[in-house]
Amino acid sequence: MQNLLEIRRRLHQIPERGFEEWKTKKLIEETLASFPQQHLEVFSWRTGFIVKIKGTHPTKTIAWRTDIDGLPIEEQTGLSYASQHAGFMHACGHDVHMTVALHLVEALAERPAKDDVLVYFQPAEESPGGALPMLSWVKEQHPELVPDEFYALHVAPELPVGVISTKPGILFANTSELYIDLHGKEGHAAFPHRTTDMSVAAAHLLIQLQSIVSRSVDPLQPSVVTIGKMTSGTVQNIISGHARLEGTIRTFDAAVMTQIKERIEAICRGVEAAFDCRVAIDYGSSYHQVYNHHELAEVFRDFAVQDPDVTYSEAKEAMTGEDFGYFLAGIPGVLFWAGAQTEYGLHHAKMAPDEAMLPVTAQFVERWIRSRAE
Ligand SMILES: CC(=O)N[C@@H](CCC[C@H](N)C(=O)O)C(=O)O
Repeated sequence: MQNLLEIRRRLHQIPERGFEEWKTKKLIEETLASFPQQHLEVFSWRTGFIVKIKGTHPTKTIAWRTDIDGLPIEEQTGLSYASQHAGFMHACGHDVHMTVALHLVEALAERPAKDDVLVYFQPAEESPGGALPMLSWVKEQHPELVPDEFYALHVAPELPVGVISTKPGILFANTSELYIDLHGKEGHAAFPHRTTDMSVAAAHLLIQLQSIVSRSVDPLQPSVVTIGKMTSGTVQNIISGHARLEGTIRTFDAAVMTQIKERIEAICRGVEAAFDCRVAIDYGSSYHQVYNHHELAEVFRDFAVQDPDVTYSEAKEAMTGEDFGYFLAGIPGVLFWAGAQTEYGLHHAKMAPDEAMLPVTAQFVERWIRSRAE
């Protein structure tokens, strides 16, 4: 393989939307083709695939997962190797995740472990979620590719390079996307009485949604309702007949997710009555919480604490979402953070992981997976 830096930069330049990662898939395939092939077997699924690296004397199967999609964000890092896809960026570190996964495949292709290792290249983590359909396909078509243990990492901008961080039990939240369309009656700006203004209705709805976490949910239950995008209207002198709110809901408790959705529906019915309009709710895709296996997370912690090249730090739960949670719902394993030391957080247009994390993290992952597959 070219060095880690080079492959990561090439991946960084071609971020693609979930389930449209064709260039990414081609580049990964080309890279895989440069590895020794003797122990490799590749199973293709949509824009992703699973690489099996056959072990020398397998008795179990250990899996590693990387996500491969980018985000609809216009990159503002100013890097020489910035995204070449206008409006798309690897702002969640999936280029780093893929590079680490490729290093793992290469290392095992050259010197296989005792057990079989699977590396999942999973599409569409950001949206609409590739883990659940990929897992269904595996269970139906290739049950032999359901591993005994499953691991993955996520870059952590706020942690220094070399820091590895996780915890047993819940790590990331349950999520549900949220799309709300408000349909009213468009008309001339000078004749508001002949219209039903969806900008005003959407503004009221946005404020009322903020009362759910602050006034309906038990304050001891962590939850988030975020509207990240709000659009309405066409031009300055036409009253808007359509507005749209796009957001996400996060909870640790599945019952709280249900409660929040019930409140959203009630508030929307109220807005319909108050503003004489029709409000349609779509929950898009939802992700299962990331729940680390207690025993394996402790084994992982002991391993990382004793590894001289990394520093272990116990994580706190976060309201982040990750569809890796679907894999961990049925297969024991661990998701952990890997320090990327950058000023800007995940999903920021200037998020630029310190590339010094690449060798440190890739080699740590190789050591960890070998330790589980020996
Ligand atoms: C690690 C990370 O940032 N993950 C995303 C997952 C998105 C889930 C879904 N599309 C949603 O918005 O609910 C995150 O935003 O936490």
